[in-house]
Amino acid sequence: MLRQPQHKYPAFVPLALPDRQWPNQITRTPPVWLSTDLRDGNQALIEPMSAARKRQLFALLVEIGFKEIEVAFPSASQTDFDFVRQLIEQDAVPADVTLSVLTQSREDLIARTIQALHGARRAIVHLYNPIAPAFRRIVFNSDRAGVKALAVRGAEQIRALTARCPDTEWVFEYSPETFSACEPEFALEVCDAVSAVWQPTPQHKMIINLPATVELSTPNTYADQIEWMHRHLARRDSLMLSVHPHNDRGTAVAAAELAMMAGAERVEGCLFGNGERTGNVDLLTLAMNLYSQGVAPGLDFSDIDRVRAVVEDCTQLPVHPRHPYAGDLVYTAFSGSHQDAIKKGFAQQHAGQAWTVPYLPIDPADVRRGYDAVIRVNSQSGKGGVSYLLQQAYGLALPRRLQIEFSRVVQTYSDTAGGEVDAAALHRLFSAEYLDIDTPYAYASHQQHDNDGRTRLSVTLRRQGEPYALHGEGNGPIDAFVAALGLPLTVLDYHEHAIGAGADARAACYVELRLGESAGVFGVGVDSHIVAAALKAVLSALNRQLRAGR
Ligand SMILES: CC(=O)SCCNC(=O)CCNC(=O)[C@H](O)C(C)(C)COP(=O)(O)OP(=O)(O)OC[C@H]1O[C@@H](n2cnc3c(N)ncnc32)[C@H](O)[C@@H]1OP(=O)(O)O
Ligand SMILES: CC(C)C(=O)C(=O)O
Ligand SMILES: [Mg+2]
Repeated sequence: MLRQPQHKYPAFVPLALPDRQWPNQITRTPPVWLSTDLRDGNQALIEPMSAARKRQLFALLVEIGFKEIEVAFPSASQTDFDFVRQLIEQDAVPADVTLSVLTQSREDLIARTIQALHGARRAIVHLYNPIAPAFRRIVFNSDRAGVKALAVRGAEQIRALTARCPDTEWVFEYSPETFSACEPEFALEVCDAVSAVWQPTPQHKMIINLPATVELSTPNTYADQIEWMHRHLARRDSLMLSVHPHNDRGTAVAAAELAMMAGAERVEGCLFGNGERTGNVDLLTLAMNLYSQGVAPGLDFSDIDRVRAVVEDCTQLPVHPRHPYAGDLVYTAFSGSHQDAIKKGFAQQHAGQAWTVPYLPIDPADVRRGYDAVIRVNSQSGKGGVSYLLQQAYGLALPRRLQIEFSRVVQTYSDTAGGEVDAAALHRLFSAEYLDIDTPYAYASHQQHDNDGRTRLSVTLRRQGEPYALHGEGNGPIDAFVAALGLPLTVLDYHEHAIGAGADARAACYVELRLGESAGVFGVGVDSHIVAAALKAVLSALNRQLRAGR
C-alpha cells in the first residue's frame, strides 16, 4: 500500500481545557508591545543589519511608540554588542523606552550580556533555554531536571551579576523556548523555578514570555495553553505574562489575539512579521486590528508608507502588495461590484460618523493613503469604478445610463489592451467617444433670445469646415435647437452640472437622444457657457447616432 508522506507528521495533541474562559473575553486595551525587530527580526535576515541600519530602525520604533525594544543578542557578535554600547553611551534611549537584550543560559554569554548593558538606566535581561521534549533529547541530550537546572543557573547568575550594578533598574524576562511544543506542567515547573530565583513582586514584576517558537497548532490551542499557564503560574500578580508567537502556520496574528483574550498582557513581535522562518507575529497588523475595533493601540502607524519604506530599507525585504493595512494594493478595488459598493459608501459617509464604507475596514486617510488609489480600473471593473475615477479626477458626474454606456466602451478597450486603465486613459477614451466627436457637425457659436417663455435660437455650426446657420424656436434652448435641426430627434434624458468653481468653472451637459426609432445614445458637452455645453451635447449625441449609420 502507498504510504502517504503525511504519516510523517503526528497531529498536535491539545491540552484539555474544557472550562476555558478566553472565548468570552473581549480585548479592550492594547498589550504592552515589545519590538524584536532588531533581534529576532535581525537574526533571520540574509544580511543582518549594520549598526547604521539598526540605528535607523531603532529611531523608527521609538517614533512609532514602542516602549520596550529588544535591540540585540549582545553576545552574538561585536556588531550587536557595540550597538547596545552605542545606544547607552550616546544617551540615545528616550527616558520612557526600555532596552531589552537576549541571552542563552550560558555563563560566558550572560556575563558578556550584562557587560553590554553597563550604565543603562533601565534594561530587560531576557534569558531563554529550550525545554520541549525533542530539544531536551536532541539538542541537549538531557532530561527535565537538566534543562530546568540550566534555566535556574542562568537566572541565578543574572541575579548575582545585576546585583553588582544597582544604578540600573533591572527587569528580568524568562522564555521557556519551544513552549508551544512542551508539556504544560513542565513549562509551568520551569517558569516557577525561575521566578523563585528572581523573586518578583507586584511592584517589581518579571516577565514570563511563552513563545510559540514554532507555531504547531491552531490559534485556539495556543490560547488554551496560555490560559492554563495564566491560571497556574506561581506569583501571578508579580508576573507580566507575555507571548511571542511565530507564524509557521500563517496564524500568528490570530494566535496573539486569542492569547490576549486568554490572559497575555504583553506581545513580542516584528513589523510586517519579520523574524525566523515565516516570521514573528506582525505587530503592525495586530495594532491596526485593534485600531479597527475602536481600541487605541498606542502605536502610531498613521504614516504607514514611511514605516514600510524604512523597514524595507533596513531589512532589504519587500512588503507584499497585499500585506494587511500597508500593502500597495490593500485600499484598491479593481472589481466592479466592490467599486460600486465603495463608491456608494463614500457618498453616504459623513464626517463624524462611524466608518461604514463597504470593503474598506479602515479609512485609508487614517494611514495617509489617498482615495485616488482606492478604485482602479481593469477588465474586471464595472461602471461604478469607471465613473468614480472620471468624477474624482475630472469632475465629470456621469448620469447612470451614460455610466452603463461608457463602461461598455471601457470594457471593449480593456479587453483588447489588457492591464489597467488609469484616469488619464479613461478621460482620453471618454473624450474620443463623446467630447471630441465633431463630425459631421461642430458647434461654432449661438445667439439666444428669450421672450414670454419661448426661446429663439440662432446657431452657427460647421459642417466639413463650412459654416452652416440654423434657426429654431422652442420652450428652451435644447428644444429650440432640436427644432432648428429639423430632424426626428427625441431628447430622452438631460443632466448638467458645474465643473469647478469661480472664473474657471465650466458646465458639463449630458443629453440622451433618439434619432427616429433608434435606441437612445448619449452626447456630452463641456463649455464655460452652459447653453453652449448643452448644444455641444446634442451635437455629440447626433454625431454618434449618424456615425453609427442611423
Ligand atoms: C528561538 C530563538 O530565536 S533563540 C535565539 C537564537 N539566536 C541566535 O542564535 C543568534 C545569536 N547566536 C549566536 O551568535 C551564536 O549561536 C552564539 C554566539 C550565541 C553561540 O555560538 P556557539 O557558542 O558557537 O554555539 P552554538 O550557536 O553552536 O550553540 C549551540 C550550543 O549552545 C547550546 N544552547 C543552545 N541554546 C541554549 C540556551 N538557550 N541556553 C544554553 N545553551 C544553549 C546548545 O545545546 C549547544 O551546546 P553544545 O555545543 O554543548 O552542543
Ligand atoms: C528567544 C525566544 C523568545 C524566541 O525567539 C522564540 O522562542 O521564538
Ligand atoms: Mg522567536
